[in-house]
Amino acid sequence: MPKRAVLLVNLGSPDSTSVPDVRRYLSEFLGDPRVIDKPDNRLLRSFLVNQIIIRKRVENSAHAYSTIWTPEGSPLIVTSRSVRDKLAARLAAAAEGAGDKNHSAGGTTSVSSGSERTERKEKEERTAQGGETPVYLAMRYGEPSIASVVAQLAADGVEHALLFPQYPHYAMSSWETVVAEVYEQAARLAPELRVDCVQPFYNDADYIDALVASARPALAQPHDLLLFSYHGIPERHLRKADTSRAHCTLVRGCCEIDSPVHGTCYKAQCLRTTQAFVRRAALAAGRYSVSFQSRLVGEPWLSPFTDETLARLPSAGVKRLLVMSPAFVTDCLETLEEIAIAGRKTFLDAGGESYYQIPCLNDQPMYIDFLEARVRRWLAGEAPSATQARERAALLAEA
Ligand SMILES: C=CC1=C(C)c2cc3[nH]c(cc4nc(cc5[nH]c(cc1n2)c(C)c5CCC(=O)O)C(CCC(=O)O)=C4C)c(C)c3C=C
Ligand SMILES: [Fe+2]
Ligand SMILES: [Fe+2]
Repeated sequence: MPKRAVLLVNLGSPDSTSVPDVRRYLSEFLGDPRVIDKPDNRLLRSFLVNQIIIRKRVENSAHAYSTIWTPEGSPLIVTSRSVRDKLAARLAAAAEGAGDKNHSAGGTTSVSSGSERTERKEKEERTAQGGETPVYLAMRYGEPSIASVVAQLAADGVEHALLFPQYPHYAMSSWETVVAEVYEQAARLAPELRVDCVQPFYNDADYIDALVASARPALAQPHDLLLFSYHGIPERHLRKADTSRAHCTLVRGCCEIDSPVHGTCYKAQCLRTTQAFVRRAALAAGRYSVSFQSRLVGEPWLSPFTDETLARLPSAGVKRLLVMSPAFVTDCLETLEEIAIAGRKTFLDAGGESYYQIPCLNDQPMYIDFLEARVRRWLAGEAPSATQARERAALLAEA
């Protein structure tokens, strides 16, 4: 049996909230041609990113990060590490035949003695790196970089890895850039490594179940509306990802019409997540709405915009609001600052009375359940897209 491992990849954060660290991070992030892809000329694009966009926003960004930073660092990274450790503990416990999810998930619900807890913690620290199916964590931007973690996989003798991008939806600027970078670095640093990849899971029944379970306590409270706020992207990116060049944004109501091109349509996938959630939670029509947060200027981005929606809802009679952001599996700057701080203020200043934000799935047991189930299926032989690193990198380079 080849040595197997799981590789979780999330977006990443700056090393600290200092302006130089935030500038370096934003330069790597926004310098990715799958994130900012215009103008075509590389030098002009670099000028736009570094001299215009970053220069204008770096102070504000650093301040925004300082409002959410924890003593352990960026929430996105701290939570991602916890997800890695909990998943590793589950897989190690399963391998030992322990089968007790609560215990192996880090004792979130079990009561145990101090020495048992210490023993378990030591075991979890080992299993994140050294269990039968170890779990690795990399960040697309910042640290730990994909290159360093792929090199570690090779050094540890891993022969077959499951890449699990921590994005439910396809976007060139999220899921695709992670996959491309992993295959590129694997081709360079670990050419014999076989890498399978989990596809966007926006519609996966277990993921929807996890989302609904996480929202149940909030849904049981009195409220007028549940707002699904997804991260925005430029509308142009929908057309760019549409291989037919004739559907996305070009056909009226394109996202409502089933089409094979929705395999790479971010907006259609966000709307499918919403529909599946609404069906599973039995939400009535008129009790939910969709909007898109975070945008840059210069071209049309997906709309309606979350900030404008929050300012408008109270005058439309929505006084008690629930908000959730299913495009993020991990709470991050975009949820902890933009939605929890700025969004709350916008809504309450406009006449709203109560505002409750449903946390992301984070390291909650239902999310670890979802990840574990997916990994177990792979370990049992399901290969979502079993492709050699070199072949896949060549395919992406051609695209
Ligand atoms: C959910 C997936 C994401 C997509 C799609 C996405 C597209 C996208 N983002 C920007 C610009 C910025 N995003 C920023 C933060 C940020 N974005 C995501 C996720 C997606 N982005 C996350 C998880 C985060 C938070 C990271 C963290 O450390 O907590 C930022 C930085 C913050 C700021 O300065 O406001 C920018 C800038 C573009 C241009 C884009 C698609 C083209
Ligand atoms: Fe973003
Ligand atoms: Fe579409």
